[in-house]
Amino acid sequence: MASDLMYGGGNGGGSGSTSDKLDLGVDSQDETRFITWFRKMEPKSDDTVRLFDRGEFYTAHGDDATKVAKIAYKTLSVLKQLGRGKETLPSVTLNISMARAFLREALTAKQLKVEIWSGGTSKKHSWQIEKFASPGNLQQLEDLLFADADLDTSPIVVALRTRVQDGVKTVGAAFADASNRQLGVAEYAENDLFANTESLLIQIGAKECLIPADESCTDFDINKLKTVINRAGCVLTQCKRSDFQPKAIEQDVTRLLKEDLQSEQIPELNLKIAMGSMQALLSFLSLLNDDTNFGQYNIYTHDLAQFLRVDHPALRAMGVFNDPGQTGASKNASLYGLLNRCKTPQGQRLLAQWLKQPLVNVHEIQNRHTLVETFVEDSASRENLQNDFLRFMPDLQRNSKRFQKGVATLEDVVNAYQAVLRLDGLIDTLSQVQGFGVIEGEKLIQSTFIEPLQRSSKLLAKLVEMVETTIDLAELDRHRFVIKPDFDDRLRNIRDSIDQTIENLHEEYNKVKRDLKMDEKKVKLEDSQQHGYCFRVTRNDSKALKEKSSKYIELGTTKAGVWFTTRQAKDLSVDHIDLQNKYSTHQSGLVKQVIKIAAGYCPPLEQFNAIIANLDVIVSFAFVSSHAPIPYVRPQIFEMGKNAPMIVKEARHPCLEVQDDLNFIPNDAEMVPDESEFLVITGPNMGGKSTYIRSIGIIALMSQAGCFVPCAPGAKVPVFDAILARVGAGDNQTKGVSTFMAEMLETSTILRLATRDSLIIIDELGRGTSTYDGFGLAWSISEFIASKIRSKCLFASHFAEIVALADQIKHVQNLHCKVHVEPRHDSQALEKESEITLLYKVEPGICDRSYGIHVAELAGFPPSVIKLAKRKAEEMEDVDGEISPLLTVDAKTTEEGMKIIEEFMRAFASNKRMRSDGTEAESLSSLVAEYRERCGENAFVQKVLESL
Ligand SMILES: Nc1ncnc2c1ncn2[C@@H]1O[C@H](COP(=O)(O)OP(=O)(O)OP(=O)(O)O)[C@@H](O)[C@H]1O
Repeated sequence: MASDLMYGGGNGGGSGSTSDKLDLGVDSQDETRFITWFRKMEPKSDDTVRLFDRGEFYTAHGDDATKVAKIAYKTLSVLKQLGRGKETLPSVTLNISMARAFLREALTAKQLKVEIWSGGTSKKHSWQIEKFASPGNLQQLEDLLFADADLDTSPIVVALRTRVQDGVKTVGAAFADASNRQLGVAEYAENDLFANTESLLIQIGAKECLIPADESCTDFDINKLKTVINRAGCVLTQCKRSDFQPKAIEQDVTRLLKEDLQSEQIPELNLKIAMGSMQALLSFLSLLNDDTNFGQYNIYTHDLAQFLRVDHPALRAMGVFNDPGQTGASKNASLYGLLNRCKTPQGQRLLAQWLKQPLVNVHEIQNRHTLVETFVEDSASRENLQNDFLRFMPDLQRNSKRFQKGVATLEDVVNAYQAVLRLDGLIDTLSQVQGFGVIEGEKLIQSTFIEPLQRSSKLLAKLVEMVETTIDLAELDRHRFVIKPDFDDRLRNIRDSIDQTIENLHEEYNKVKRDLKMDEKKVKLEDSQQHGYCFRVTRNDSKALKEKSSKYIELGTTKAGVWFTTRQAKDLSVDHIDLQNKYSTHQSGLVKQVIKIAAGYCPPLEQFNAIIANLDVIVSFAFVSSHAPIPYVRPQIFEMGKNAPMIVKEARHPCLEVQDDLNFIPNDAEMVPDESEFLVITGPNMGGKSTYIRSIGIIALMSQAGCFVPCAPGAKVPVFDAILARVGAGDNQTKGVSTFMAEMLETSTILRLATRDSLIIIDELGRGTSTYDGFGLAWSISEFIASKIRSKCLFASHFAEIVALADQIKHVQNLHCKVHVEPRHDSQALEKESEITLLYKVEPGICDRSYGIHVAELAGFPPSVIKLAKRKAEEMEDVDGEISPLLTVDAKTTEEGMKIIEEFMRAFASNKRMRSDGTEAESLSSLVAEYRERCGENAFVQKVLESL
């Protein structure tokens, strides 16, 4: 009911029926008081949700109630009204487990911030913010969030500060992964498009970004920075500028670090701009307010150049991760989902990191390939490892966090112990892995896994000993974590009494069986959580109890049956509970000691955990590579800077080929320097152009992440320094100057970043604007890349005219998506109508344009696709009908025009709008006017500038 969502008064009172009313157990005056107080609360940002902690449950009110209902319950029907008459407030309640589910989804998928208010009641409005969490700062809610589930990625928050000195722009970044206790810093020169910052945000997988609230330096366009932050899917949080002033930062960082170092031994402290960001970060995360953080952190400098640079459009085009907030997508919809056959949460986190940070060092990549190959060959060991070891490994990182926070229990100690117990078996299994001819395979298994595990085993042997002498392992079967009775005389006595009580209970049980004439299958003795030790029969058999009602006391009935006891058993059960409690109280001092000793083993446990994570991802790569519809292959890779070719035969899109309803057609790609380094792919709509170019990008990324790749044996893949993409505006984008300029600007980022070692993916450039301008843009960009930058480039376009580029530049090759055309002969066919089948085969040469015009109309696609095809067809006709002036100009004019446009693009893209004489243009129009004048009669430039 929509009216139920309105505030009281809006629907004429509308408190709805009694079932729609939220009952907080207070009188109406108190309800009204709460509503009045709530409405006067400080305003908050739209992306913040306020929850009220009411002890057993939480509530949310007003607009937040709607948000919470949608996220937690996926329906608005759960909304209730608080108050009566005009003064009503839409509200929703969450029990503890729903609140947990809500918080996880709100903070991780929906990128919301949450405030938890507590300390008040509906009577007394002494509510205070008790906890606050945002996507990059989950610390205060960690216990609630992770009580029963793991998070597959770490919440990472980054603070950014900019500085311009002598015309050089520098960004200082500091970031923290509080769950892994890592601090990172980076300081780098930046261009005005914040391209390096974008790479950093992607590589570290930042979830939240802090910037100074009033960063309004004229040389830096803060809006561009905000766009980049937004594009990378980060939540933006603005902090006070003063937060970014380094105060006692050296001392603060030194206190947090694990190693006892002098400040001069920490090179990161010399990055002065980054240290300003670090100051803001530490105060945002309140790391120094919690002394359990001291001596727990590592710090490192993140070097952007160590990893493949993947820009955000490329990440999206290749579908590496699902978009934040995208729920319900199938597991295989993203590359991460497809490759994630990890058995441990630590493995899953590492996989996400590897996909964000593909390697560029050829030896490191080769090592990963060799390990994967070894596990592809030895499938038996792989299965053993997954099923007998990895599956049982707890997340020791989280475990050790609990130790560090002082909330660990004996259960955590036992968890760590049980993981360590598997260590020797794990080493044995790894020692039996067969290389089956994989050169260096066994050797690498030895150095990457076995030797480090042996070191862990040695370091952790004493932990095993300690647990075995102190913890009562026999009690684990009953899920009890207690200290061994032999450890202490008093404990021994209590334990003897417990054993005696249990023996007496069994005697009583035997009596009950005899009395009821039932065997142990029919009547059971159980230790129930609710009733303590008692008996149970099925509901059918419970008649027997009624007949002897004087002897038996019924405790309750559930689906499982009827619980009952006798006077004697009841007393024994009470004794048993008392004795257990005594045991717990008496052992508590010892428990503390055991936990304290176990906490000392956190560093080797964390090292062990890291080896497990590494093994888990490698084995997962091997599993996916072997189980793909056609097994993946190990690519031959080439060092960067060697101008090596990329040759892949029968390449597939890994996520599409596993779709049930799709018969994937593999395709070849040959990008050979000086011959075919630039591939132009034309073809009808829906013909498979995008899929083709994205598959090639994904193959390059998978290879550099260390995985095998979906193509035929013999694949040659160079190591790229970057995968950059420009993917055309969606069809629902409004056409116009802004889109055109946005395309120009984004594309100019690529032009500036790309090197000869980069892979560029361009899909439907110029789609967001009219045909003429779009084509002009597509042409100038491709010409620039092919002749100047010389990156490897895959360029898919619906502009058939673009194929002429191959006539001008010898290493540009044309490919097209093939279709099969069959004239229609049935009676309803109009003249010249034909049946078109899309073959998804990419072949050398040019596409016959006439296919493109008919394809979507004739191929029986859904109406939406037909509409799209019609629009495209009209665009094509436009080009034919009016004859684009861009095509009538001679080559020289085009060439000159290109140069001017290219210059214009650069001038425009640079924030200063520099004129050719070095002065700054006052506005875009004055810049355009200047270029118009400069180009004289050049029809190409006139046409492009006309659109502005
Ligand atoms: N190699 C292939 N094998 C099988 N099906 C394919 C193949 N390539 C593409 N398809 C199917 O065709 C659909 C459209 O492909 P794609 O988006 O790559 O076409 P396109 O030529 O880029 O289209 P448009 O020009 O309209 O953007 C895909 O979603 C997929 O279902």
